[in-house]
Amino acid sequence: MDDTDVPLFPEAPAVTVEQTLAIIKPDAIHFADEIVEEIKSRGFTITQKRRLRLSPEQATDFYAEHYGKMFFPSLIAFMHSDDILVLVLAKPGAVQEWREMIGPTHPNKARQLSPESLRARYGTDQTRNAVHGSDSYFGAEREIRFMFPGSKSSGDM
Ligand SMILES: Nc1ncnc2c1ncn2[C@@H]1O[C@H](COP(=O)(O)OP(=O)(O)OP(=O)(O)O)[C@@H](O)[C@H]1O
Repeated sequence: MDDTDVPLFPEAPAVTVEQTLAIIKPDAIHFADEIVEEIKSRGFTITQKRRLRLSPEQATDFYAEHYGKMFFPSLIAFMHSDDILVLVLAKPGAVQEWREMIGPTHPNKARQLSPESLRARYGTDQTRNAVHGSDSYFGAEREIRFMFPGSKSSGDM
């Protein structure tokens, strides 16, 4: 090892930028601008952004893990009912921090446990809950590739 191999800041921890997928759902699409501002104010970088209306087939594929559940037909109808805004958010710990920012699935529970969360403030009921967030690092990779085919994942960054 010669001098050129010595790291300049050997004590600095490795900070890994992580990506997660956020969706502003049809019931909150009219609040998209203010939600995006809040996301930026929390230090997330928005690396990709896309507004679209999901077809029933796309919504079915995206929520395939819930296929067969009682609420599945109303979930698909809801996700197809208007435009959604899809965002890739990047920062260290993005998956967990975005999940904390959106709050529990049911807005009533969110209003009890996490009144500042987005679902507490913008959600209506268990289906119309305003926002989505990937639930894991690998879930985020899958969902980002679904919404942005051909895009780079955190592992590629
Ligand atoms: N019991 C239910 N009744 C009605 N809709 C539901 C129910 N459970 C979940 N949903 C709908 O299906 C979506 C996916 O459910 P999931 O259990 O994955 O919740 P989540 O991970 O908090 O939400 P999301 O995946 O949208 O971030 C929920 O966000 C909600 O819109």
